[in-house]
Amino acid sequence: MYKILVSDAISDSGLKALYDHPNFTVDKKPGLPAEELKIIIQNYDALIVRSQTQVTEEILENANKLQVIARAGVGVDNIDVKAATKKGIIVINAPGANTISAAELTMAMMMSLARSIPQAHASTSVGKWERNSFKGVELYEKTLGVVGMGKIGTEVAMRAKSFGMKILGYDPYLTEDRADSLGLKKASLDDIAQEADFITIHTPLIKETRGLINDDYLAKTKQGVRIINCARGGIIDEAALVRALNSGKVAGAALDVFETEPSTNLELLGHPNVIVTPHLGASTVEAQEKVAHEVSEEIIEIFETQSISHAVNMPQISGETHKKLQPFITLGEQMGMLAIQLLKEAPDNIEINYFGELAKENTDLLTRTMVKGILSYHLGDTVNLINAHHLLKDQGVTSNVSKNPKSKGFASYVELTLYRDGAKSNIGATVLNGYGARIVKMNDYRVDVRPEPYLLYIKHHDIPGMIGRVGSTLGDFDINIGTMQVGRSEVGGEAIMVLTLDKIADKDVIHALTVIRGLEYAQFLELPNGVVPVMS
Ligand SMILES: NC(=O)C1=CN([C@@H]2O[C@H](COP(=O)(O)OP(=O)(O)OC[C@H]3O[C@@H](n4cnc5c(N)ncnc54)[C@H](O)[C@@H]3O)[C@@H](O)[C@H]2O)C=CC1
Ligand SMILES: O=C(O)C(=O)COP(=O)(O)O
Repeated sequence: MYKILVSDAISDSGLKALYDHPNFTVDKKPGLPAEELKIIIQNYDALIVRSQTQVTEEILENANKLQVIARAGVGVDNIDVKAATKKGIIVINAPGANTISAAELTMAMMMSLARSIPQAHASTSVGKWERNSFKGVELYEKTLGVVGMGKIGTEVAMRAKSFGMKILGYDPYLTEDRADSLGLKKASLDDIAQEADFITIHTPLIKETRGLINDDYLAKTKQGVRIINCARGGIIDEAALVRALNSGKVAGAALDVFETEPSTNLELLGHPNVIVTPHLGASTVEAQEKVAHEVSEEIIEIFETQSISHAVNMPQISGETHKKLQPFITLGEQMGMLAIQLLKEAPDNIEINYFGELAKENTDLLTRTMVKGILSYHLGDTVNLINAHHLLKDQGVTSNVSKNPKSKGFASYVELTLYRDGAKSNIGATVLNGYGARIVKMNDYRVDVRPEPYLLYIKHHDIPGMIGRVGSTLGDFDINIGTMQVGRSEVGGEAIMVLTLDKIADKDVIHALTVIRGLEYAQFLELPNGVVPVMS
């Protein structure tokens, strides 16, 4: 008998499959205090949550029986996925099941904002008749900027079009073709700032999107812009938003999500030009039934047949092949992470070439680790080895994998190339017997670099004194160099330098480097799972 704990308010009819199943018992305890959850979690095989339960590393400490955490919804930012993975707990979610509800709430928010409906209701319902206080604006012929053109962003764009709005879409994965077929304009964040009358946010909350809408961005927006956030708190910097509302730069904001929930930021919540809801995007009868039904069915599948379709964190690894691929697995993800950082934008095509011994194996798992490394840059923790291919296709990225059992100088060698509108980046790598993983090619230059956490990539002219000038500039910032590699196309021509550093090189360091004579370009590259150098 498997014991399931439901720790948020989840639809009973959606959970019916679990209630009816002879092998499962379900305990529903919504609103459980963290200290209590931490203790009772040790009795359960699966946990079902919405956004309220914070599944922290501390909570998971005692979760020794727990096999599955099911998020009855999309965002998994309330779950410490890394801690769960570390404990071997599968995290699943229900992507798509609440898309329509979240898109419809966004439309309701946009219309309420345009016509001050909540404020007008509050006034009229206490007997006032303030017709002159609530003059609104039309949506018709206004420009809507949609930041994040995934499932919800796309549904919002489609609905807003039917109101006669002009749509600007921004998403690193939005192509011109897809934008054309949706009847909207592919735009940059800056285009949206300059042209949009309404801006709506539909990205996940990840490193790249935290504080995306901040003082600097709001300074660039149109006077009187209106902003809607039904995605995640923290994407908009709340303090910056209050400042922009007070100055009148932002005419109004409609918020369903907050930096901390429940929010106590009364300056924002009580602002006369702000309308708020308590994270209601997915709170409809239909969405709640669908998310609960999807996760219930999947939990049964996992326990009964070990098959997983929406895991956020579960690598599928098969015995014999896994042994042979094992030394390349972390390296593959690092190659993806480096290639996307070098390309600096989402690819529209990726190419992977395997040579030598590796080419004789089933390399699907390795291909997935590379794709995971690439996509996690924009999609965060939602990408895993299971959903990597699916997400790549979803984002419209084409891929080619080729295999050649002839060796290319190394027993096994793999090369990853990313393309986008004529631009490309590439990484070649191998595992040296006894020495471990090595990056041996970067953007077509031969190098020999250990994939450590902090790397510096420099393009320069092959002139005397360059190494010394780079070294002393880094020294000025108290940055120790681990290793330094130089690769050049021809003597006196274009060259690259790749350094491993003992700490982060921030933008001040990069700026100081780029003023060095003969240095064309410097970029700091980060590999969170890099090989940490042993310090003496
Ligand atoms: N308020 C609520 O109750 C609900 C909120 N949500 C939230 O809405 C958000 C979107 O959900 P879905 O559309 O289902 O996800 P999705 O994964 O289909 O779409 C997210 C999109 O954001 C894009 N993106 C990533 N980084 C970006 C950046 N820096 N700039 C622009 N775009 C970027 C991705 O490429 C992707 O296309 C999530 O944060 C989710 O948690 C979802 C359901 C209900
Ligand atoms: O699915 C999501 O990402 C949501 O934000 C919905 O949250 P909820 O399940 O309503 O707490």
